[in-house]
Amino acid sequence: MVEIAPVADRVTSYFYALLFTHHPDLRAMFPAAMDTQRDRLLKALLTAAEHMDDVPVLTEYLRNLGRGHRKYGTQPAHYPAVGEALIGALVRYADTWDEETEGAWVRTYTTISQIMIDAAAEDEQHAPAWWQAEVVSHDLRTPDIAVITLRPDQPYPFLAGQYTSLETPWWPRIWRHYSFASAPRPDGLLTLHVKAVPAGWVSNALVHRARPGDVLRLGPPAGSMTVDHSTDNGLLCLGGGTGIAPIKALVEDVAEHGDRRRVEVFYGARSGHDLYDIDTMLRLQKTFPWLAVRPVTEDQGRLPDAVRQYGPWAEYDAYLSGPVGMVRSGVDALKGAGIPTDRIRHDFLAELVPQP
Ligand SMILES: NC(=O)C1=CN([C@@H]2O[C@H](COP(=O)(O)OP(=O)(O)OC[C@H]3O[C@@H](n4cnc5c(N)ncnc54)[C@H](O)[C@@H]3O)[C@@H](O)[C@H]2O)C=CC1
Repeated sequence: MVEIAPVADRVTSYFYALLFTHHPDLRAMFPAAMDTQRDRLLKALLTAAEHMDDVPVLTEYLRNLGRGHRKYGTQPAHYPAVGEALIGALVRYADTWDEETEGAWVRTYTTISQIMIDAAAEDEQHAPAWWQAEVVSHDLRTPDIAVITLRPDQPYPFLAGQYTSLETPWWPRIWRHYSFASAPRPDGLLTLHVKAVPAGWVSNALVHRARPGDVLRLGPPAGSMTVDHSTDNGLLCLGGGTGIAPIKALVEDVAEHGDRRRVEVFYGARSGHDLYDIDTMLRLQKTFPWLAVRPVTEDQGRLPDAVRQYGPWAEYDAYLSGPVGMVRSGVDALKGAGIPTDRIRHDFLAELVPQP
């Protein structure tokens, strides 16, 4: 991977050229515009490579990826086609390539694809490949942030803190990730917070175009930023911007569990105006004596710095959600505050980078 990184763009372009030349029938499974798709393959490979030494994490990531591929209509027979194109692209761009290298890539790819195929087959026994979900309300909280409530066509089981993948009717086959902003509700409705990012096709459509009655498609739930109910530790939660959405879901989850664990939420935004969900969070704080909510705007400093001013945090489990830079510096700050890495939860950064 290290050797490939500098020429990654060319490798992925050539990979798709090989794939679509040899298997033209697969082209229809991908978006019309392939620019961000190219990045996604690379990010998946980089995420897998990053966790090569952590077998449980890597396996769970690949199982999720396999389940998630059901919504694209991926079949087991597609995996060898992708593997051949991948090896073809690597052969062309790798500086050094011999039989041994090829053998290692083939073995790795075979293992990866088998985990994905098995997870998809198992998932097929009890879950649909995708859900349809109707927009039932659309609340524009700022000029670029909407709170959207959806009614899935069949029960959608998930855990507080998880996210979904979503496709709009306006950009077919372009899927983006959004976290659920509530714990599972008795009425089965789902809520998302969406910020229209510059040149973000899906996010702009959701914020500026979607209306009640529109029907979206959802992939399966994913993500490991869920509450560990096996401990009494307090929860230290950092939510930046729309990253407050899954944090709100975690608070609801703790409330439903009746644990009465201490929950400290730091809610960061650029300015007071951007704290679009502060009323809800303060209402929750009023209701639950174990909850403290601290808004942090940039004129007061950035989230990780604010967290350092409080504490001690060593007895807390930490949950982070928000921009990649915030999560990265937040993790460093929390490790510095004495929280061990295995008690710091956030989702795979590569998956959550906003994409146009
Ligand atoms: N589960 C997750 O991790 C979720 C992640 N997100 C992501 O959260 C982001 C939200 O974006 P916006 O609302 O535009 O956030 P934003 O850019 O307005 O920033 C929100 C907060 O993060 C802080 N921040 C930003 N960059 C930082 C850095 N490098 N170091 C320290 N603090 C930093 C800001 O000071 C602010 O307090 C999106 O990228 C979205 O994809 C959203 C929902 C869930």
